Amino acid sequence: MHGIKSIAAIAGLASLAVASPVEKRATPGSFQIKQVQTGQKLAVGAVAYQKAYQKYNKAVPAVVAAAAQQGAVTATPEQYDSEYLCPVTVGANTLNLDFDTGSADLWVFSSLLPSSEQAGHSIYNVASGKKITGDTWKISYGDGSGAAGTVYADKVVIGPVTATTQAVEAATSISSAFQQDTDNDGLVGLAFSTINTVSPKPVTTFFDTVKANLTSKLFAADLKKGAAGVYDFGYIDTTKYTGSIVYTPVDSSQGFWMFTSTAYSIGTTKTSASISGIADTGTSLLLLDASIVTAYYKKVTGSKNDSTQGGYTFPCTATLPDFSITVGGAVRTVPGSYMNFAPIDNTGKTCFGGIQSNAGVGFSIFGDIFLKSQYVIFDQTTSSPRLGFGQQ
Ligand SMILES: CNCc1ccc(Oc2cccnc2)o1
Repeated sequence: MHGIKSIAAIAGLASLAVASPVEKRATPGSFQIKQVQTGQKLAVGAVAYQKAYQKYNKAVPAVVAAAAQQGAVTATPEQYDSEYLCPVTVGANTLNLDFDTGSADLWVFSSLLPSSEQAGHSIYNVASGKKITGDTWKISYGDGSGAAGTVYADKVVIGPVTATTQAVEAATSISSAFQQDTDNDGLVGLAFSTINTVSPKPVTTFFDTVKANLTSKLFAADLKKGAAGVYDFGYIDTTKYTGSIVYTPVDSSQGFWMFTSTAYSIGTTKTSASISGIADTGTSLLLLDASIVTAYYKKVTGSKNDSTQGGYTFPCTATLPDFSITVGGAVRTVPGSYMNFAPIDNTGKTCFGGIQSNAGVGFSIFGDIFLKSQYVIFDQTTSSPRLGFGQQ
């Protein structure tokens, strides 16, 4: 768990590690999930049918298991919602991994690391995998953290969704930030496989590996403020949002879930502006153009852009305005109460803002501060990817 250290360091920026666009390669070997007819009702029935077998500890018939390829996995926040960790079975081990829609590598702490760097973590024992000779990987994230290693083919299970042969990137070296972050045993990249860092050829993300066998080719993030949420794979849980889902096209040319909003509101004051940004579950904060950030904190008494803290701070008792964007013609709102990210020290007097500048990034980053206010659907059901936002 994080102690109070530089909050800005915890908050992190989106992964800026991009590979040159290359043709996608199938993951090594094949996996045994059979194609099923799409159709929500079939899956709901199959899931109920599967549960009946599981209740009496009987083997689930393959066709039932395949039809049930959908389901939820719990996402538990670290302190201050700095990241969200989900249990994932990799080979014979279960690890707590950070699902990151801002990068495309599934990498894990492994038995190849020096034992001192394994301390405090669940690790993947590569003995269960098949080494992919010649493949290596190396990734660095916007917050300066990073990792590198080699690649194995092994089984990966997330909720009830199984990839029997997934490329698992086993770490042989990790940065100090990851060594210290003992809740985090690695990442599941859920951006587009074009930015996977495996060399000489990128491998597919977990989602790309399994999507053809999901009831619907999508996953959804239901992250929460200060509470465990879920990632749904293969279906939309219509109980997770109010009103309707609004969809917007995604430009995946940089490998991210990038979209454009046409206006923003601070409190009830609306301003037309074209904001291009990425939906990034691996970034804690909401990073926007400096002009918007300055305008936001003008409405916060006692706020200041404090270079010693790395960004805008304010009294922890401050009242914070709501922040909304207009996307797909609909307004989606982050309540002001979500905008207090964390105290800067143990006195709890001064707090670090959830909205900060995107200076140096080149686009905006709709990280957890924004995403936890929505049910977010990462949709590849058609050849044009899209994002869906349901207000919570
Ligand atoms: C807190 N630094 C270690 C760490 C945990 C998760 C990640 O990965 C990141 C960081 C920033 C943006 N996207 C993914 O780094």
